[in-house]
Amino acid sequence: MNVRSPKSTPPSAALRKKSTTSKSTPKPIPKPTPKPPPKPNRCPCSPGDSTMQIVLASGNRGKLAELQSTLAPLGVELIAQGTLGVPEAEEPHHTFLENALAKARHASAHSGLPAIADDAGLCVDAFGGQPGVTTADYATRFGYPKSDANNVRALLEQMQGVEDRRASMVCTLVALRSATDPEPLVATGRVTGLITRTPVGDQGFGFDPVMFLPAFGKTFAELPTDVKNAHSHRGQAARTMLALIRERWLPGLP
Ligand SMILES: O=P(O)(O)OP(=O)(O)OP(=O)(O)OC[C@H]1O[C@@H](n2cnc3c(O)ncnc32)[C@H](O)[C@@H]1O
Ligand SMILES: [Mg+2]
Repeated sequence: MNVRSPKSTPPSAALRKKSTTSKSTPKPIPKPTPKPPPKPNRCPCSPGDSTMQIVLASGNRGKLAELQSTLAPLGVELIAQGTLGVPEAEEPHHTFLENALAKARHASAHSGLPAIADDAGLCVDAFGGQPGVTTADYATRFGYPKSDANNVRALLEQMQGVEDRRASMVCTLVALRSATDPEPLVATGRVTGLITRTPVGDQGFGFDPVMFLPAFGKTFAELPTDVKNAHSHRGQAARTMLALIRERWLPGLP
């Protein structure tokens, strides 16, 4: 292409040449294409996307089912971390809050999405609140492989002869917009019951078959999921979290 330097072609000459060309071959002026209206942005965490995605920082299917059900009214897409290839996080801390924060950060860092994590556990009065944050590995302390059934078996063995059967299930939820979010949303729930002497019921997961709720005269494992959710530690925390997310992350939406 022959490009003339500005020095050799004065601006006036260039303009004249251009106007001559346009007279001989008139070109239609293209109409500007109207831009589509911007999609409503439901969350500052996912600009331009109308459905907010949140990674659920848990590998526990029972928790996922309960949280997905209770948080459904948010209208966000909750994606289990496993489906995004996020590996399990370390849970090295002494409190549910710190472990939930660690899990949420880990999932958000790996996925690039906002995250919700759940750290839960059983706190037995006669054991000074143990096993607490180590509940998931309880069975392994006594030489059993890690599983829900072995956790229940170990607990019942350790509580043989213990008359004070009071215990609480606790749940701490943490939500982060990003791995470095300086303002995590935190919600907790707690329910108190009595540890049975044998497992009863086949619903739920974890310690549900031995968590007896005097108000119902049943264990959690005898209650349908919606009834458990309406009264459980996780259900309480999830409803509080739902309100927090609406207020802080989705302001102005119904
Ligand atoms: O850490 P993630 O991946 O979320 O899954 P996890 O099963 O390891 O969960 P936690 O670390 O919070 O450990 C909680 C333990 O308490 C049990 N648990 C949690 N919620 C429960 C519930 O609603 N009913 C009965 N047991 C529960 C659960 O089975 C675990 O053994
Ligand atoms: Mg865990």
